[in-house]
Order: sequence, then structure tokens, then C-alpha cells
Amino acid sequence: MTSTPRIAIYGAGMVGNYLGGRLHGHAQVCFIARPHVAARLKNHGLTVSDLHGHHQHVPAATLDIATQLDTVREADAVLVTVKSAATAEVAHELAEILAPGTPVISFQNGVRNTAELRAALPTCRVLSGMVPFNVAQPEPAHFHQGSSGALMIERSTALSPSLLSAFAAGGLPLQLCDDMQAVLWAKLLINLNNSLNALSGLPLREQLAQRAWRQCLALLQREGLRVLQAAGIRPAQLTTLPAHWLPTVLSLPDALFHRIASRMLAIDPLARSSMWDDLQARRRTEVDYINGELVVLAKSKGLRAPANARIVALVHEAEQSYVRWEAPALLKTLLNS
Ligand SMILES: NC(=O)C1=CN([C@@H]2O[C@H](COP(=O)(O)OP(=O)(O)OC[C@H]3O[C@@H](n4cnc5c(N)ncnc54)[C@H](OP(=O)(O)O)[C@@H]3O)[C@@H](O)[C@H]2O)C=CC1
Ligand SMILES: CC(C)(CO)C(=O)C(=O)O
Repeated sequence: MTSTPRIAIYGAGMVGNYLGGRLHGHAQVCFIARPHVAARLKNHGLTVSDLHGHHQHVPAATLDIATQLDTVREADAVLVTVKSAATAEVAHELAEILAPGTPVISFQNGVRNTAELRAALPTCRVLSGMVPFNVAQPEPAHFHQGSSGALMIERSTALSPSLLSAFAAGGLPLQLCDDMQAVLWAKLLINLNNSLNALSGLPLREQLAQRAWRQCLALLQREGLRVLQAAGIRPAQLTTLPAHWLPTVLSLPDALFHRIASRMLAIDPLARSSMWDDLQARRRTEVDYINGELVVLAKSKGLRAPANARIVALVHEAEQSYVRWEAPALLKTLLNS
């Protein structure tokens, strides 16, 4: 690999544009974008910022934006940043074009994207990744990191020093990890809030500041933890507290929660979950790949996950016609499911 790696970003949305903007100048970044996104970037350039004060504009003339896959042929690494439902299609497109041995990193939520990519790309080095922070889009070509955390990637010899250096130089702290499946399950437990946030219609910080919403999340997580235990899956510890303590902390009264868990509320006031973005854009959500994953796993173990199943149904209803929920009503519905 050359000293400036060529990185293709497959899926120029929230995460793809943010990561690509940060990597720009430290790597030769090529964005694979939908035509309307490509047009917007070509008009405005790309701006990325974060809650720590970073602000950077990448002029349009310096952006490499493609709507066809041909440019990926030369990539030293591909970052997959599409929603989970698009992974299969992307994997098959990449299979036609990528050189054997190319690292392909899934920066997606959900626990099955990597396996899906591996099945279609047996000669590539497919690695799991995880994005811990939120990305918002305050303006059409501006992507803002609204919470903190280091990216995680599966440790592998496929990650060249120049690739790792590009992330460091771009101000994207990176943690290499041996057991990414445990990380992805732990992230899935956190992502159980995506649907609640979407149904609440509130920014994340405002939603999580309210005990009744945290009690809904605690209920979904407790159910999830029971299912994971039955399946012999131990989620990694991604927060200051182990995953199995989170439901207790989330259920605390507001005053105590704000004192003990203030870090959980260190989120940009405008940030919302990616599932809220999908509902607003009237796109299919990832609920089947998050809450639905627990429902399927429970069934395979002869168990049920009724509260998560109820959320799957409610989000599918919201995909058809959005109804905003109040937390006490949703909590009652979940307790009765
Ligand atoms: N947004 C966030 O804050 C976070 C998101 N994540 C996860 O990261 C992943 C990506 O999320 P996010 O960035 O929000 O998703 P977005 O929907 O914002 O971005 C994905 C982009 O990829 C495009 N796309 C899909 N298929 C293709 C294709 N075949 N060719 C070209 N473009 C394509 C989509 O277009 P179209 O919509 O037209 O299909 C969309 O523009 C998800 O798994 C999400 O859960 C993780 C942490 C935070
Ligand atoms: C960062 C987090 C947990 C919440 O924004 C997320 O993963 C998402 O929105 O999909």
C-alpha cells in the first residue's frame, strides 16, 4: 500500500460523509454516493465538525465522488457505511470489483453485517467496525459528531500502518479489538434506544433526561440481557459500567441519574438516533436488525422477547404513518406486551 492509502466509502450518508470528511487529506478518499448526495457535495463541498470544537470544510473541487463502483477497484480499503438492509446488495456489487485481500470494514450497527459481507466476499479481508458516536446533519452538506467515543475495528494484519495513521491524523481515535462480536452485541443493547428515540420525537439528550423513557430502555435491555445470557453471549463493556448494570442505572430517579450518569447525557442537544433520521426520511428502519435480532435469538432458544417484539411492530407502524409516543403510555404498552 502507498503511504497515502486510497479509502473508498461505500454509502455517503451520516457516518460515511463524516468519516470521509475527517479522513480527507490524510487518505485519498472516494465517496460512493447516491446521485442526489453526489450533486449536493459537488455543489457545497463537505463540512465536518464535532462537539469538541473541530470544524473543517473540504472544498468541492478536492472531493472525489463517484456514483459508479469502478473507482473502488483501486481502493486499499473499503468502509461500508450503508444501513443494514443494503448490505447484501453492496456485498454483491463489491464482489464483482474488489481485488483479493482488500480490507472491507463494516462501520454499521447490527450483528450480522460482517457475516453477510464475508459470505459474498470470501477473498477479501472483511472486518467488523463500530461507530460509538452520533452523527447529525445540521445542513445539507454538513455532518456533525454529537457525542464522544473511539471507533472500534477488529484487530487484523489487514490493517496497514498507513491506514491506521490516516484515522489518527484525521482525529478519529481508533481502538483495535479481538472480540468484535461481543462489542456489536453490547452496541445493539445501546441501540435499543434508537427506536425509543425515534418514537419519542425528541432529541436524545432531552429523551434520556426523562426517567420514563429510561425505564422503557431499561425494560428492553433487561429482556435483551436475558436472551443473550440464554444464548451464552457476553456483551463487551462499552461504557464506564458493565452492560448488565445499565438497566439499574437507567431506572434511577432523575436527580440521582443526572448526578451518577452525567456522561450518558454528554450529547449535542440536537442529536437524535439514526432510526429517527430514517422515520423522518420515510425510509425503512433498522429495527429488524436491532430489536428484531433479539426476538429471533429468543425464539431460537425457546424464549420470547415480547417488549422488543412490540417495539418492532410499533416502528413498522411508524414507517407507514408516524405517531409520536409519550413515555408513560409506551412503558405501559411494553409492560403489558
Ligand atoms: N447516523 C448515526 O449517527 C450512526 C449510525 N450508525 C450506523 O451506521 C450505519 C450507516 O448509518 P447512516 O450513516 O446513518 O446511514 P445513512 O442512511 O445516512 O447513509 C447511508 C447512505 O448509503 C446510501 N446507499 C445505500 N445503498 C447504496 C448503494 N447501493 N450505492 C450507493 N449508496 C447507497 C444511502 O442512500 P439511500 O438512503 O438512498 O439508500 C445513504 O445515502 C448504520 O448501520 C447505522 O445504524 C452507527 C452510529 C451512529
Ligand atoms: C450513536 C447511537 C447510539 C445513537 O445516536 C447510534 O448508534 C445511532 O444513532 O444509530
